[in-house]
Amino acid sequence: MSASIHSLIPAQAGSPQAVSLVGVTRRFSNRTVLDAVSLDLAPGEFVALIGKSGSGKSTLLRAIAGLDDDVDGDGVISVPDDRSVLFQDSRLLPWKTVLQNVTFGFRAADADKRGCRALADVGLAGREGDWPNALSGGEQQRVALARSLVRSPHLLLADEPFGALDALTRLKMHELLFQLIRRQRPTVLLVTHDVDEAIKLADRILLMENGRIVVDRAIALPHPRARDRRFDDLRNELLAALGVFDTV
Ligand SMILES: Nc1ncnc2c1ncn2[C@@H]1O[C@H](COP(=O)(O)OP(=O)(O)OP(=O)(O)O)[C@@H](O)[C@H]1O
Repeated sequence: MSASIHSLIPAQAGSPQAVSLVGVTRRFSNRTVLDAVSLDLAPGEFVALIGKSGSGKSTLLRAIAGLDDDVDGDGVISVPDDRSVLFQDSRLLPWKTVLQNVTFGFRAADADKRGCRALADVGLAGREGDWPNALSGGEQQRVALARSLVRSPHLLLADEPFGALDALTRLKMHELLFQLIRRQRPTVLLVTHDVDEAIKLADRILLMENGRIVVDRAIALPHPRARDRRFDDLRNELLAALGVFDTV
């Protein structure tokens, strides 16, 4: 059976869950990439999804985003209509200015004003009229972040959004993302390879293996999270679950 739109239903108004998945399975040819995943995300929860390469993280995110028409699938996914997706590459339209990229398809009467405010929030005030190719990689990713947040979505899906950035820019982007989502409080699902990034930011960490969620761990550490003993214990626990310490 093909993944059809009826498997993706709007979240019920007033539902205690922002996102709900029941028995979500996805197959490429005959290979099962998501194996009957069931999962609930609470409104405003920041959830990081980690796992080895090929474990199914992006497939899960794409299923929740409603972007997986080309795979076979079953199950029911309930999501808010107003969701934004942030990818590793900024996917800006090169023939539109920075501001036009942020407000593209945004029909609010005050779209330009909100676009300018979103750009100021990501530190790009004054760059509204620039073309994307005049911006650095980090700046382009900040425009993409502004575009994701300008509509104040209830759900932000982010797939390795800072994976292509250098370490310093990446750290700054973590801070920025964290500040902005604290203000807007969307539910966030962040796919990352970086265990430190996950522990630093998330309320909850999911670890995928072979298309299943095998660890679901609440992170109760206070913010801002420093590399203390509790951080390191958790880090070691997750790295062990990822098999990083296994001999090869
Ligand atoms: N379009 C496709 N056609 C066939 N197989 C695919 C396709 N997209 C993904 N897959 C397969 O599905 C499996 C899971 O891929 P997915 O991208 O979800 O993994 P991931 O955990 O996000 O990996 P990574 O961390 O490397 O991005 C992989 O084995 C991949 O080869």
